[in-house]
Amino acid sequence: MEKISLPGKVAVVTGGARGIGKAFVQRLLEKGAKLPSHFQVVILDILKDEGEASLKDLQEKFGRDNVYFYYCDVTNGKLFEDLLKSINKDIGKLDIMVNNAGVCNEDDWEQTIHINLIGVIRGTKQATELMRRDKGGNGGVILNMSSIAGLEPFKGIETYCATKHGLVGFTKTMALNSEDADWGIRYHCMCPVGVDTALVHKLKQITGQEYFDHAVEKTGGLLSIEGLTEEFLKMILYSDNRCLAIVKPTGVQYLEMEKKTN
Ligand SMILES: NC(=O)C1=CN([C@@H]2O[C@H](COP(=O)(O)OP(=O)(O)OC[C@H]3O[C@@H](n4cnc5c(N)ncnc54)[C@H](O)[C@@H]3O)[C@@H](O)[C@H]2O)C=CC1
Ligand SMILES: CCCCC/C=C\C=C\C(=O)C/C=C\C/C=C\CCCC(=O)O
Repeated sequence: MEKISLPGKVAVVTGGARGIGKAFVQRLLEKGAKLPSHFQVVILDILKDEGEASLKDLQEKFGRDNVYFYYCDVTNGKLFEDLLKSINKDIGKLDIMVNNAGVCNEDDWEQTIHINLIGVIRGTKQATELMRRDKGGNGGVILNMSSIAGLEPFKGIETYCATKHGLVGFTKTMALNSEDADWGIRYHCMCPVGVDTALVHKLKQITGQEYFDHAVEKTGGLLSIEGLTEEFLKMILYSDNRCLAIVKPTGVQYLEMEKKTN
């Protein structure tokens, strides 16, 4: 079932300075540390202080040369694309691209679209260019963080829902584009329910306690960050034809990649 040869992989995680992204970075490093040739993971984030603190912490645990942090605002298209190109050039390759950076800010809904949708599309397209086998790359895996809010509506967070729905359509279509082509790239989309972090509880300020509790119950409860991280690792390392994962505390439902019939 192992779909990529494991040692020596190079991964980029946007929004990896804290929260779910940081947990993903740590899990990739833990997995890599058990292999003859470690993983190298690059964190891209706008949070300089949290990025530097995470870098220090992770370098102490996993070695100085295995983890990097660069300031990057994914809405700055040139900076983001140039960083991906220089990581690919300087480290020598890019195998795993995780477009995780996201916000939920209805007061600045245009910025929410820039970060959650345009930023992820840009990261996916640039990583695709660098990974495509038919263009001299080594193939790879691209994982985009959507949400259960990419599959169903939630009161009060309409722009967030729109961006996450957009990522589902975008990632499924990239998977379809890649299906017969000699790109050697897998595309995945994760759609977790609410993850039990301080941030998800902030949603109560938007929706009110009663609706929040109703939404959590309707979606099967809050997910632990550890549970989500294990599913993330499985999807990155082993998944084959499964394009989309709906992750709940009760289990995972996969959507097979659609066949090119239309
Ligand atoms: N927390 C939850 O319950 C769920 C979260 N998600 C998604 O998971 C992802 C991570 O969310 P959390 O870890 O909970 O939130 P978080 O706020 O802890 O992490 C988001 C990260 O993205 C970074 N970021 C924001 N804007 C950026 C920009 N312009 N450029 C670069 N980095 C930027 C932040 O600095 C932060 O480090 C998001 O895409 C979110 O939509 C999906 C389902 C549930
Ligand atoms: C609206 C109530 C939802 C209850 C929980 C169920 C599903 C949650 C799905 C999500 O995707 C969570 C939504 C937002 C994530 C929270 C924080 C990420 C962005 C942080 C920020 O903007 O500061």
